[in-house]
Amino acid sequence: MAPTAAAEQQQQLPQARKALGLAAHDASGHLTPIRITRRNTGDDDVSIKVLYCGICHSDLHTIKNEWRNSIYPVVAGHEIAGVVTEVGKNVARFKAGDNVGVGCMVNTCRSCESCEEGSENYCSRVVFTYNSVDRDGTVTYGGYSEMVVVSERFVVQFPDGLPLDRGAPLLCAGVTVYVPMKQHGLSEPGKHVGVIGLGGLGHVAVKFAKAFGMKVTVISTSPEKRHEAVERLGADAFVVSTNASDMKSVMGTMHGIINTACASTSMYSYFALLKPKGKMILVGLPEKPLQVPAFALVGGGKTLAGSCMGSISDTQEMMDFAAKHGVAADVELVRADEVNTALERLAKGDVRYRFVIDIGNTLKSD
Ligand SMILES: NC(=O)C1=CN([C@@H]2O[C@H](COP(=O)(O)OP(=O)(O)OC[C@H]3O[C@@H](n4cnc5c(N)ncnc54)[C@H](OP(=O)(O)O)[C@@H]3O)[C@@H](O)[C@H]2O)C=CC1
Ligand SMILES: O=C/C=C/c1ccc(O)c(O)c1
Ligand SMILES: [Zn+2]
Ligand SMILES: [Zn+2]
Repeated sequence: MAPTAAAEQQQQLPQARKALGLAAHDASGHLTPIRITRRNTGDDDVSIKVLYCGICHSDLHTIKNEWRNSIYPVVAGHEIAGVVTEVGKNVARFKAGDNVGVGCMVNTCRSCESCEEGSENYCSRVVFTYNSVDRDGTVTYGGYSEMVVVSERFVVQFPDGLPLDRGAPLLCAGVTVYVPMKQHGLSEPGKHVGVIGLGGLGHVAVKFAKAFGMKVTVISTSPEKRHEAVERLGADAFVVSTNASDMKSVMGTMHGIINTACASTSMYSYFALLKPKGKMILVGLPEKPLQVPAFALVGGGKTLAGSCMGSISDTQEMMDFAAKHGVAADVELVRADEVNTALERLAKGDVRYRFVIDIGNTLKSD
């Protein structure tokens, strides 16, 4: 079935219920309340009352159509923490009352090589939590809404001890930085990792790196973040990317860099920070292409790699690790009616370090 318009989609779900959400209707970046339709709880489904939802920069890219793929109305949100209200008859892992999380994806083909090997985040038919066409032809709506209905296999348990508001951002930001650090040998004690961009992803990368026992240097465009990066987040060093002497002081010292920048920059000076054979892992998804001079990469035998989200088992592993090691996001909790101000502030880089919408207490119809 082809993607359907919102009104048509609502008529096509015979077993469905209404839920309140917050939607972008165009690229202005402004959200307004919307009534959306959620399917009834299927045999393999978990219905979840959303309590908290983080605001990822990908939400903003999509709300503003910066990736040129937005399907309006967009109900964003893929850092969803909530409580189970109902489960289908085949669901074994969850029951009503469980605290659970949903991240960036809600469906896959379940049969391709990536799905078979447990890398379903790289399924070519992955269905993202919002702004995606699901296998039944409906467009997905995310966690800026009262409730979600998700197939059991895309739901993770919220471990005891991890607060739901500060844990919600881990469901995207957390797993997105945790996985490449593990995969590329950047989780070994004593190694030196750089983190470009001290935002939602970046500040969690610093926390995971410290939990792994690594040396961490933040590479930032914002000198005013220096104090808190070192004193509160535990970074070992902080350099300003536009300050030549700062950059020179850490040149050739890093085994790897996790690049979380949400906007495009010249990569030349960043590659100089890597040791020979060092790895630059891109997770940021700027609207505009990156500039990568060949000499910056080839000379030192350096690697440029990308990484996208994480699998569901990666996500559960990361949540359990976070609970065990006391890793959680630093959040600014906002009311649903403050979401537009939060989006404006995120666009300016004015957030310490993740906005989380208090959906459970504040998303109400007038
Ligand atoms: N690969 C994946 O699976 C995922 C990708 N993403 C993408 O990662 C990116 C970051 O997301 P998120 O952390 O939520 O965003 P934030 O806005 O919270 O943080 C991004 C940070 O990038 C830095 N930055 C901003 N502009 C520039 C610039 N011109 N040059 C260098 N650095 C810059 C800033 O840090 P500072 O002030 O320290 O310079 C800013 O805080 C987004 O593009 C998002 O879409 C997000 C989740 C998953
Ligand atoms: O915030 C997470 C977004 C991940 C993402 C990765 C790739 C892609 O094409 C997207 O639309 C989103
Ligand atoms: Zn995200
Ligand atoms: Zn697949």
